[in-house]
Amino acid sequence: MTAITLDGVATASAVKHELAARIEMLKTRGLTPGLGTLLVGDDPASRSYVAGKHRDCAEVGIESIRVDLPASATSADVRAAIRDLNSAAEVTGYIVQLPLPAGHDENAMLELIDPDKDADGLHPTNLGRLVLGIEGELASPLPCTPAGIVEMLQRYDVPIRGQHVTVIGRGLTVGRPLGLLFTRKGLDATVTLTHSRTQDLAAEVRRADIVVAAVGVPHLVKPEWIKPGAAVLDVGITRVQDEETGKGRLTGDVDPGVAAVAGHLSPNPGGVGPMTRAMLLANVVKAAEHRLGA
Ligand SMILES: Nc1nc(=O)c2c([nH]1)NC[C@@H]1CN(c3ccc(C(=O)N[C@@H](CCC(=O)O)C(=O)O)cc3)C=[N+]21
Repeated sequence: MTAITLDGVATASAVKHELAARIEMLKTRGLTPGLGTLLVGDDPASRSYVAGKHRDCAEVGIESIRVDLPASATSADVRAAIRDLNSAAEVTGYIVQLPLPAGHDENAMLELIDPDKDADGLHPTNLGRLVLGIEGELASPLPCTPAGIVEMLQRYDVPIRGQHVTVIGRGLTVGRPLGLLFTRKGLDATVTLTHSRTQDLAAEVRRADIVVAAVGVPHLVKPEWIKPGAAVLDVGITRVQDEETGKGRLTGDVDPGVAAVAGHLSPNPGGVGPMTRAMLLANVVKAAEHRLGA
């Protein structure tokens, strides 16, 4: 047996295709959605992620507005840039690229984002709405990686209701909000949220119908840990040096041997990453529709 690949590139492409039609509709109604990005410093990975977001915007017809500050920017500079993005009319949603360079208080900066323009769903008001389980008119933008994971499972008809999900990692952008999302009414999964102090990680993974690995430890998740047929989503990514070629390459949290045991497996790269970016676009479109009272 070999796992069905959860193809993030193809699935994100389908999502983007659907969004493009909604963006056309918004434009005919007089509103062009615009995504802003705020990048501080010159971390190469962050630069490349931000560049990807601008490419995605161009692909679907969203305007994009790029604000880059040097590594020497002070917290006052970052606050000023956030205030400008809050008031810029052409920016209907934006993100502050994380991590910020050392010395900046990330939570304090996230809190300054106008919750109605929070394309990442990481403002405390929006995280609070996720906890409250508010839907419909006041629904919050969902954090992009958790939303992308659920969207991908649904599009592949992987059952979620009543299933046991083990999430590895409790970070702000993936693990913690994902636990909240999966246990919401309507999704109704049972979640075990594990982290670096979890005593017997293998045992927690073994009981899972769905495993999400988001820690950034290369090949942490072993084939022996996986219940046969489980869906495994590989989210964490680490840049490692290839021993033979000396070149840098990307390695996920899941051991390749897992493909022989799992029912579904998202590759990394090519899995959840592209879905994360598609969900960012979806948040921008939803916020613009909301603004027009759609
Ligand atoms: N405010 C904020 N929001 C974020 O959503 C956010 C962030 N900060 N900081 C960093 C993480 C990371 N992240 C990724 C998104 C897409 C890929 C992605 O598309 N990756 C490609 C590979 C890209 C490559 O080659 O590097 C793939 O998985 O196939 C990766 C990583 C969003 N993040």
